[in-house]
Amino acid sequence: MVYIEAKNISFGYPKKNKIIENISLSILKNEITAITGHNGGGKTTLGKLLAGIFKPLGGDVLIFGDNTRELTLGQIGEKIGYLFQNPDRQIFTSTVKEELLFVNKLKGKSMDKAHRDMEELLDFFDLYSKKEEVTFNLSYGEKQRLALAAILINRPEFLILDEPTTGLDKLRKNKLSKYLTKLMEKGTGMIIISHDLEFVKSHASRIIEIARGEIIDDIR
Ligand SMILES: Nc1ncnc2c1ncn2[C@@H]1O[C@H](COP(=O)(O)OP(=O)(O)OP(=O)(O)O)[C@@H](O)[C@H]1O
Repeated sequence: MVYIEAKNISFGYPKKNKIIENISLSILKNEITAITGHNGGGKTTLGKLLAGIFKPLGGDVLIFGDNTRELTLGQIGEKIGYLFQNPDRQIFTSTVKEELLFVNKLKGKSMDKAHRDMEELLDFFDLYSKKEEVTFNLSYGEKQRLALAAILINRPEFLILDEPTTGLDKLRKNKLSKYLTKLMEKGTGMIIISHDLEFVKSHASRIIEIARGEIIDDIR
């Protein structure tokens, strides 16, 4: 099933040349797609376009048939969870517990439901012992797990993870692998943006390489 479709998209930041040039791409939900390539090649920019966070200057991106130009960020967040390169950018509250409660609170869900979701995610990501911890004091790996857990409150069908292994040692990478595998088994679709070829190869069945804003390789 095609989940994200890019049709001839191009993009550039203000006062810069084109960063993405005429890319067309169909991303399936039932396989893990990796986007790799050298620094500055346009991976993150492409990821944000595919997630609907950026709108293309030319062409269209469809998320499960809906054009991202017509979707609000709130509507996109219900479908796609995006893990930014730096987890600090997406942790909003002061404690682990609050971080996992606030989305449901914002959405007007009952406290009972909010607590059930929180408990499930604390358990899934081995964060139970950190429940009352101040987010500022978490390790990088814990912050990343918390950011991922908070994204999952919306129960997105698809995840885009930008450099999820940066700053993780071997043990933490293995842990992250374990959580991603569990999510894959639950049917969550995924794009992993990463230079970490070893990690990518152990998860992805399709590897797309980007250089200077173009696809230079796409292998299964
Ligand atoms: N907000 C921005 N404003 C202006 N230029 C930007 C912005 N973000 C990225 N760029 C430029 O766009 C190009 C592509 O950047 P992008 O982050 O998409 O590449 P990348 O392949 O993800 O790189 P990395 O592996 O270093 O994260 C780079 O030349 C970068 O300097």
